[in-house]
Amino acid sequence: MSEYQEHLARLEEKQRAYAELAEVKELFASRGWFAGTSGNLSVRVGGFEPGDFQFAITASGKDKSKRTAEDFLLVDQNGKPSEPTALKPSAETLIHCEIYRLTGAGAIFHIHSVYSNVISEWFWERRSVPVTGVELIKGLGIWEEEAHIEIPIVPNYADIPRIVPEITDALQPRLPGVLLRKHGIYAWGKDAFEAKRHLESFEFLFEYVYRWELLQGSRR
Ligand SMILES: CSCCC(=O)C(=O)COP(=O)(O)O
Ligand SMILES: [Zn+2]
Repeated sequence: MSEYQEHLARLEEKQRAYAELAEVKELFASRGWFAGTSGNLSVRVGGFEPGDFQFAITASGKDKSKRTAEDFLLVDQNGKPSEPTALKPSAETLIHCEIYRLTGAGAIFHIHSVYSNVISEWFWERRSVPVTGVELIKGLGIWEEEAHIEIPIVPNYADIPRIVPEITDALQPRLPGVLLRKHGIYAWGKDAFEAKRHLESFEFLFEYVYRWELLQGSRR
């Protein structure tokens, strides 16, 4: 492949990643999952060798319900912009870097929802949200009969680099997500389709657990 052809291929891949992110961003915004500029999304671009990839990520602090020409940028595996830009990558880019490093995911989506926030606090002392036998556990790729999962919860700090080692310690190989206490959910997958399915499944399970806990409480 000539240098020019390589340049065109890279450009095409970047455009594909931006288009995928734009579609998911619009859909999640329509569900109210990006309140107050919260949330961030990324998709891996390029080489799948460890240490040889970039990812497209949402720019920090944007109104994610709006589509503009400045919504995304490319960063390297250390979270630094890989092209000249005035845009700042998400304040939580280092969390994406760590999840890519640990899991080899192709896409990572993060939202703030009321259910994920409330549930993370309700189960904080346990450091995980237990769920058993709910059909949508299959949406996470776990197909056992009466499967039991414990969705990990990590502490939330204003200093993002402090959160990173908490995620390193808490990640479970078979569970494509982690909850940040009173903050939101990170979910990932091999591509944008799978990351979206995982995020939606987690969100369903949080709502289920929230409602179930309320019902149980009203019985006592
Ligand atoms: C206003 S929400 C606080 C920051 C946050 O948690 C978030 O998800 C959005 O930050 P970003 O820099 O990605 O816009
Ligand atoms: Zn956040």
